[in-house]
Amino acid sequence: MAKIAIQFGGGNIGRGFVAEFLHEAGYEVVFIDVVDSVIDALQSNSSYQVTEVSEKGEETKTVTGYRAINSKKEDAAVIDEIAKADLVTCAVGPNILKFIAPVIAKGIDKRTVSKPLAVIACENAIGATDTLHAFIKNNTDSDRVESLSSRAQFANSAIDRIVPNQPPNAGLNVKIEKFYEWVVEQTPFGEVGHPDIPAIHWVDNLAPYIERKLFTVNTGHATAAYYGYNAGIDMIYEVLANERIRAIVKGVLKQTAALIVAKHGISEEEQMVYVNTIINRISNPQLEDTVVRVGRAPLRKLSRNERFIGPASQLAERGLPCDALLGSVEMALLFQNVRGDDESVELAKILQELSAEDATSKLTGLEPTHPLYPHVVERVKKAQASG
Ligand SMILES: NC(=O)c1ccc[n+]([C@@H]2O[C@H](COP(=O)([O-])OP(=O)(O)OC[C@H]3O[C@@H](n4cnc5c(N)ncnc54)[C@H](O)[C@@H]3O)[C@@H](O)[C@H]2O)c1
Ligand SMILES: O=P(O)(O)OC[C@@H](O)[C@@H](O)[C@H](O)[C@H](O)CO
Repeated sequence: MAKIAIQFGGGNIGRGFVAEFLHEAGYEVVFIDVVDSVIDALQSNSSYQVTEVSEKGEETKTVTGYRAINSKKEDAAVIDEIAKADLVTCAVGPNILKFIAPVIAKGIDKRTVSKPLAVIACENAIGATDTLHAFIKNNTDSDRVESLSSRAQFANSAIDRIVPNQPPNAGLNVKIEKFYEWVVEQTPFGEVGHPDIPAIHWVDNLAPYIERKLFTVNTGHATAAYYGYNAGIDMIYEVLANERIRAIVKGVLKQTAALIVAKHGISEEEQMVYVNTIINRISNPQLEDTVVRVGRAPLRKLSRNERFIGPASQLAERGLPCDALLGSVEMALLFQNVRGDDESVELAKILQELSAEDATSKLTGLEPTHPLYPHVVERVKKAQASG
């Protein structure tokens, strides 16, 4: 009997990364989404194609053998699937974890199989599975919380592959970069052992991997997106072709590299090779990624543990330079009222209605006593003055 994986999110990463590798590992994937058009397309097409792009050309793989359920309309069916499944993964965005937790909690609670369910959140966030786990606990009856660990095991992950928004006529097909990295904690699985998924690199300590990824790939990407947006450039590869902004991105990544090297014992040489690889990846014109996608959700990106304030606060605590990162923060603050991005509208409102000090606290969660705080207040004042 095929192993069953329940994948929340039939979007770019759900189809173009997670499902591709789960299918290759022999899982039957059950997609869960809330958007009718996504579910209808998955239910009426028995396969879709993932085209991997690299400098060597393109390679197309076909994903088959999946099912799809709309959790907005059929949550009882989702609960039944989770009760029997081997694995739950998700790629819905960190802010959506609280919405998928209730149905997962009910499915876990209904389990009678002896093997615990493996749960791996595949989001760009530090400790995303821990966050989901906490929401699941909150949605579990108090007398069942203690035994939850016998029914499900939770492992954090770091996930890296650039999947741009796909053209409207692409249907379910996804065009992505060939490069990928999927790193998952193995310790939570204990004696049961981790799921058998060859694409995953299993590690005991995820912190160096997720911080290196978020504070290099995503810090660099977001820096390019916000500088590019404010310079009137649409595509990420065009931003990186601009010598001035490319130098800025490199300068920012030099600062986050200092933190990664100091904190995780990665050598400077190794980190700089990594940085150069990332700059080449995000410069790839074949990916046709937009500044609006990469800059999406600025409130999340400006938050305390995220790609700018996360490294800048730690650098400031160590007395190391973080001025280049503050430049990225200033550019992010100007990503306002972007069509289709609710957080960019909320950002504009916050900057208009609050004092610079209150806006800094609300946006970044920094304590006024933190060494980074006055520097962010300065940037907030500048953004307010130009707004
Ligand atoms: N695209 C990338 O390059 C990339 C790479 C690595 C990690 N990620 C991360 O992966 C996650 C997903 O990103 P994406 O680019 O695939 O976004 P996406 O918008 O393409 O996909 C998200 C999907 O989640 C669905 N969804 C929303 N609410 C839901 C709910 N309550 N239940 C079930 N499904 C729901 C949406 O309908 C959509 O289909 C994010 O955390 C992102 O940071 C993205
Ligand atoms: O997905 P976000 O909004 O956290 O960040 C946007 C991009 O930087 C991101 O999706 C990258 O493409 C991805 O993290 C590459 O692995």
